[in-house]
Amino acid sequence: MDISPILPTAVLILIVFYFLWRSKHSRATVLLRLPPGPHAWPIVGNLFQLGKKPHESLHALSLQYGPLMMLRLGMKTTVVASSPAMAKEILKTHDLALAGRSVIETAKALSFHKTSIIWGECGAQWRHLRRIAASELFNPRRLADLQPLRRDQVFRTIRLIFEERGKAVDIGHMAFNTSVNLLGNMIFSSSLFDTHNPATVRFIDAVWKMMKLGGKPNWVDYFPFLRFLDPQGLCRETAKHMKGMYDFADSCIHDRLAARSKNQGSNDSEKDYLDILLDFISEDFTLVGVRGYIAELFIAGTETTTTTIEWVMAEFIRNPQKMKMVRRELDEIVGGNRRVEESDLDSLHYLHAAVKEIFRLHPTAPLLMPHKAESACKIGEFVIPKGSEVMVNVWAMGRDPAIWKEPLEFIPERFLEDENSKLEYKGQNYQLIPFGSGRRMCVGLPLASRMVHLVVASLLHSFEWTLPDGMRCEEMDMSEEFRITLKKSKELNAIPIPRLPHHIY
Ligand code: HEM
Repeated sequence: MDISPILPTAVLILIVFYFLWRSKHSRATVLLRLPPGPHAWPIVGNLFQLGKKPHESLHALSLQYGPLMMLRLGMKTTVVASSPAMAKEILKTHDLALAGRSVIETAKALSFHKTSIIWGECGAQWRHLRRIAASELFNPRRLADLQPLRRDQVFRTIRLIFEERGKAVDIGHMAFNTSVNLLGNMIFSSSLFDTHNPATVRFIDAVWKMMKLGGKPNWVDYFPFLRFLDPQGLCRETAKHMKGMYDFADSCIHDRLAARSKNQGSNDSEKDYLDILLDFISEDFTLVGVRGYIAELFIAGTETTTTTIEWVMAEFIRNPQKMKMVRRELDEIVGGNRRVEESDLDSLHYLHAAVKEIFRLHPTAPLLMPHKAESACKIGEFVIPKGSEVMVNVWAMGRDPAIWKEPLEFIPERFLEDENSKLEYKGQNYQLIPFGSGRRMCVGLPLASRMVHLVVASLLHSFEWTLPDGMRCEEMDMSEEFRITLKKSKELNAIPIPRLPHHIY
């Protein structure tokens, strides 16, 4: 048999197959292109490039590597988005794939993560817990029912400040106490949340210490094999304070259950959050779930609102012209003979613009909460690998000169003019997403927004604020500290001078 034509044909077929395979393979490689990023060092990867202010370092890196970049932080692969377009890809287009969470080690203290909304996987339990928050705790009707309670607590703060008038107030600390009291009273009602009770004081102290611990970078998160050593002791410390919170919650739950077994129960509009949560008790949502839920509300809701209030006050004190504007509005709408009520808030347009400006300039969670890719997905030409941590640098977006004029200045007016007047922070406008967007968006937004506006309006309406020791406003230190939230690194102390008739206080 003459084989000579077979051999060349076979070789030809092999060559064709090879090129077909190669073209398919190289297409796959193109498909699998990872986002660009800085060179990662062995073992530590890019950890040391994060520095003390990761939001700033990541912003600087994004100017070099683009709005979607990848880093290696110890053993973690992290993808960072730094533009509204990329934020939209992550939080809307690929919302489902990227809505996971990689649980940090301190959140595992006393199994907190197992009953948590923040750390929960996007499964049935997480949906159930979120639904309780959205439809029972933070719905407009419930928030309206609890409005007198918030008013009393805010007014209590104003009275305390009035009694100490002339002395410098640590605004951050005062805002923290106010936020804890507001939440504490909505959850437990004032009968249980008594700040003269040593147990309540211990509880508040535990919340405060948890917040301080939460912001510390933990080596175990980057090198999970160190878990059993807990080299910085952060997990042990967190567990100690978490236990303090749980003990308090447990005793409140116990007392309430006892009271409920005697009474017929309160009518719906009189219920506090504890009552509502107890109404949901089931096989899947036990008393352990309720106490975890309570701890979570404090963890998620106090430091965030506190930080925002402190920044709004700091920017107003530093900008007397803007302070005049907001005062003019308060005097017009509220006047000088009564306190601010929540019903006034809708008419305080300048104040709303100022709070938006703070969310832009000093977002409380500059990188949101890290998400996790539950499955791989493709953004543009890049692939986000399954299991990566995904962050959105909202701080960088808020200071991008391509989006905002004079981005480093505090100019509330920008939200009253032109196109920007339509911008909201409720997750639709990706250049302003301090609460995130999509299925993982902050579930406490309706309450947070009321708390921040009410507290700030009351502080500005009730007092003039001057700086201690003759400090001039331009000398104020406005630097930031990256903790669990983006705090003002130097606390804001200011002296209150009453501006209303004294009988109003
Ligand atoms: C100014 C105040 C607040 C800000 C700026 C804020 C911001 C945020 C952000 C950025 C997230 C993560 C979004 C994401 O992962 O993409 C979040 C989640 C969350 N926030 Fe807030 N928050 C505030 C107040 C509150 C309050 C008052 C509560 C409740 C009392 C609350 C409860 C939660 C919860 C439960 C989550 C987890 C949602 C989930 O993972 O499904 N937040 N918040």
